[in-house]
Amino acid sequence: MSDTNSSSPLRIAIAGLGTVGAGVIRLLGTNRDLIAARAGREIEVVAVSARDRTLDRGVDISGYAWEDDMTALAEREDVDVLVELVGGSDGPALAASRSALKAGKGLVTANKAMIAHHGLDLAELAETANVPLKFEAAVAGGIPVVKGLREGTSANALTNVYGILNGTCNYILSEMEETGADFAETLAEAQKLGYAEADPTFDIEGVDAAHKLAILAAIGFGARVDFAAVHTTGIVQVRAADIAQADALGFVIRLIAQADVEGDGDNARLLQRVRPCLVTKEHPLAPVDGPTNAVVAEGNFSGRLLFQGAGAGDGPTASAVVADLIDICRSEIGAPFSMPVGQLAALPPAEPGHRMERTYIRFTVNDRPGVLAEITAAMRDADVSIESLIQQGRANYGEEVLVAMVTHEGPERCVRKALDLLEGSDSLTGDPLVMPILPN
Ligand SMILES: NC(=O)c1ccc[n+]([C@@H]2O[C@H](COP(=O)([O-])OP(=O)(O)OC[C@H]3O[C@@H](n4cnc5c(N)ncnc54)[C@H](O)[C@@H]3O)[C@@H](O)[C@H]2O)c1
Ligand SMILES: N[C@@H](CCO)C(=O)O
Ligand code: NA
Repeated sequence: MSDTNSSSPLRIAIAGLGTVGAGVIRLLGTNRDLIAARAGREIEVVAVSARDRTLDRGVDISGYAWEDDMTALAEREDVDVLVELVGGSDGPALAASRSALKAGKGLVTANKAMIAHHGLDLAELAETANVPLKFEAAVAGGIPVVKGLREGTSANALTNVYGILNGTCNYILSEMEETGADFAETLAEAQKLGYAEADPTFDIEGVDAAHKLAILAAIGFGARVDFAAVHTTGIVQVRAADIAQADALGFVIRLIAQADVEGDGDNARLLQRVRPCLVTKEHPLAPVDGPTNAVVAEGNFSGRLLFQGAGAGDGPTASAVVADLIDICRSEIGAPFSMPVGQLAALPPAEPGHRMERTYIRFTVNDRPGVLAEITAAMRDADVSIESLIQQGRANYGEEVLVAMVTHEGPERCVRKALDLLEGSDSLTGDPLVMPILPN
C-alpha cells in the first residue's frame, strides 16, 4: 500500500457493483468534499469489476478502468485498497481478497460470509503484509458496531452481546406483525428493497445473522471466529398465528443473535445462538422494526450499551464501507478482531442444556380427544412446568389446530426432552416450534 499519511489520493478498486457497490460510488460522489476533509486526502476509484459491464446501475462508471477478472483487479499496480462487495464465502471474492492482501493492498469488505469463514486467515495475511483489513459493513450495515466493540468497549470484559442482526428477517417479522401480510409476499418485498442476500435462504434460515454473530463474538470476547459453533434456527417456521399469539401474550417475535461466555480461565466456554425469540413489548429490542438492526453489549464497566440503526440497504451499508476507507486514510488500522490473531482465545463451545429459560412452544395437532393429555403428559415426564396453554380456534373434528403454551422458567434440556418424547406422535401434524422468551 502507498504511504497512508501522504496527501495523494487513496486509490481504490471496487469489486461488485450491486446494491452496495453502486451505493459506495454514489456516496463517494455526493459527499466527496467532506470525505476528503475528514480523511485528509481524496478517495479515488481507479477501477471496478462486476459481472455485466453494460448494466445501468444509476451511477456513472465510465471514468473507471474495467476488469473482467476480480483477481486482476485486486492486483493492479495503481490500487491501494480492494473494496470487495461481491459476496459469497468462497469463490472469486475470497480469491481476490487473498490476492489483494498478498499483493500488499488493504481490504475493505461487506462480506460477512467470507469473514465468518475465513476472517482469521485473511487477518493473518493482513498482519503479515502490515495492511488494513476492515469489515464494518459486514455486521449490522450502517451501525458502527464493529468499531463500537473493537474500540468503544475495548476497556471492558463483555458479559453478553445480543441483538437483531438481520434486516430481512426483521422486516418480514415486523411487516407480518403490522399488516398481517404473508411470509412469501413480505420476503419478495425485502428482496426488491435490496435487503436480502443473493440467496435469501441465508437470511430466513438465520445463517446471515449467524455469520455476523460469529464476527461480533470474536471481537467482543477476543475469541477466534467460530461460525460452526453457532446454534442456528431461522424464521421459516414462524406463522402469522404465532405472531398473533405472541401479541396477545404481550410479546413481539424477533430473530435474536446472542453470544455470551460462561466460566473463566481454562473453563471459559462461548455460547452463540441465533433463534426467533419472544420479546416483551417493554424490551428495548421490541420497537426495532423494518430492516433496522440493534445490538446490545453489556460491559463490566460500560454497563448496557445499545447500538441501533439501518442494518441493510445501499446507503447505510455504503456509509460503513466508506467510513472504513476514511479510517485507512487516517492510518487508523489496528487488529481486525481487536487483537493479533495469535492472541485470540480458542474458546470451546458451551452446551446450553442447563440454561434456564421461559419458552413458547407451539404445536400443530389433530383436533381429537386425548391430544392435549398426550402433550401435557410429555411435559410432566420431562419436568417442564406449563405457565399457560391455549388451543387456538376450532376447525372441524380431526382437523389441524394450533396449541401454544408458555412454560415456567426451567432448564432448556427439559423442553428438548419433552419434544423428544413426542417425536413421531401421530397427534402432531408438523414439527413443534420452540421460541425462548428473551429476559428483559
Ligand atoms: N445489500 C445489503 O443491504 C448488504 C448489507 C451489508 C452487507 N452486504 C454484503 O455486501 C456484499 C454485496 O451485496 P449486494 O447486496 O450489493 O449484492 P448484489 O447482488 O446487489 O451485488 C453483487 C455484485 O457482485 C457482482 N458479482 C457477483 N458475482 C461476481 C463474479 N463472480 N465476478 C464479478 N462480479 C460478480 C455482481 O455483478 C454485482 O455487481 C455481500 O457480501 C453482502 O452480503 C449487503
Ligand atoms: N441480507 C442482510 C443484509 C445486511 O447484512 C440483511 O438482511 O440483514
Ligand atoms: Na456495521
